[in-house]
Amino acid sequence: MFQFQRNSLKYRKITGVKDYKKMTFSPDITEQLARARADLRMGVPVVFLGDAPVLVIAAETLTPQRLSGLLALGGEPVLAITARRAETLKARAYDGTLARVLLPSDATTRWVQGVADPADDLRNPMKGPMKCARGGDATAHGAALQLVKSARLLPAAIVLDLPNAAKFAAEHGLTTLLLQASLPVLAVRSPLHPVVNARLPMEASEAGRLHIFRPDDGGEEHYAIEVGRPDRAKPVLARLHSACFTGDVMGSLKCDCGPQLHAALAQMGSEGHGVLLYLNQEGRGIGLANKMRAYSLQDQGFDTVEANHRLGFEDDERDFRIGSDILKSLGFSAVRLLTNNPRKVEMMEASGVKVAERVGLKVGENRHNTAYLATKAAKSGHLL
Ligand SMILES: Nc1nc2c(ncn2[C@@H]2O[C@H](COP(=O)(O)OP(=O)(O)OP(=O)(O)O)[C@@H](O)[C@H]2O)c(=O)[nH]1
Ligand SMILES: [Zn+2]
Repeated sequence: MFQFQRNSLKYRKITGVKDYKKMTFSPDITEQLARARADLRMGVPVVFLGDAPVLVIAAETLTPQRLSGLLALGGEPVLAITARRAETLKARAYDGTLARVLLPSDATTRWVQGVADPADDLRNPMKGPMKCARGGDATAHGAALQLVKSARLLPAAIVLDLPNAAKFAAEHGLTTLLLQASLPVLAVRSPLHPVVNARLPMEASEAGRLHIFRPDDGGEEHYAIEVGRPDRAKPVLARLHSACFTGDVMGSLKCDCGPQLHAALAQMGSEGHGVLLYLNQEGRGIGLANKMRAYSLQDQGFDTVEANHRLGFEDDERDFRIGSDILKSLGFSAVRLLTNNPRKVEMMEASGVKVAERVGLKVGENRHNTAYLATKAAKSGHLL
């Protein structure tokens, strides 16, 4: 029960409200964007308001009903895809990092999903020729792509200019977002807050403690497993481990994640202290569904990097600064980093955590992952 004086320091501290008279129950732009992600995942359109308002629908979750409704609105809907996906489709990315493919007037969900999803590229290579929009402002299209990506969907979204967007959104109960307010929020990572920590005796060390960190933007929580009580004044043995459900939990032989996770914990256990960050960046930041799409492409003969590109992603969509934020919040400023990935070292240093030493972590090679590890060395700069 709230017993604090309204506007008292304690009340404001607990609620985060700066001035209760200005307090509002309405969601702020970060919260609205989180709602928009949930809407897009379910196939519900969202609206960007601004000088040139648009309606946005994720390609992956598009239904035939919504597509025919959208085509009935008239105008010139486009399918925004990343330049990576456009490269495979031989579509022209006039806007630098993205292309705006014009939707044919008789477009079907199959057509839209065929452009967005490379699953059938080999069976059905001629998807074009595709006409792409040129000129005009593609800011909303870029924001739409960022939004569907952060919703862990395929990076493709239908965007339609909608002059009467505010009225349309109100009539249909759609989430509206101010484009100019959304851009800076989409461009930064949300701050992480410690939620709780508790003792966790583990096989690798009985002196374990699990810390939970939660972002403000409704995104994934991340974890830190502290082993022993590391001296904050010295570089701590640390591992930034990205979630791999298949490797960590199922013992998949397609990668080296499971053995790396267990070897890192074992080393921390034997040294008596360390910190393992378990970052929920499944599939190098594209989510498990998209990683499985990438696996399916790998079964068609593409390597791990090519598969990501064909899907429209960069090779690695992770932001390791999440790791440095957590380390700093736990009081660490220097690490002995267990990794073979020089990008992790660079990103740590760039975000203010000193890497006193890189400690190699080579375990778990087998006949199923030799080619995968070789590709990471050849194309992503991993050290052998
Ligand atoms: N997209 C994609 N992700 C993959 C694939 N195989 C493994 N992953 C993901 O790659 C990540 C592996 O992360 P890490 O082991 O932390 O990182 P790393 O870049 O290999 O670097 P180090 O292990 O520290 O040397 C996990 O998120 C896995 O889910 C793949 O074929 N495609
Ligand atoms: Zn893995």
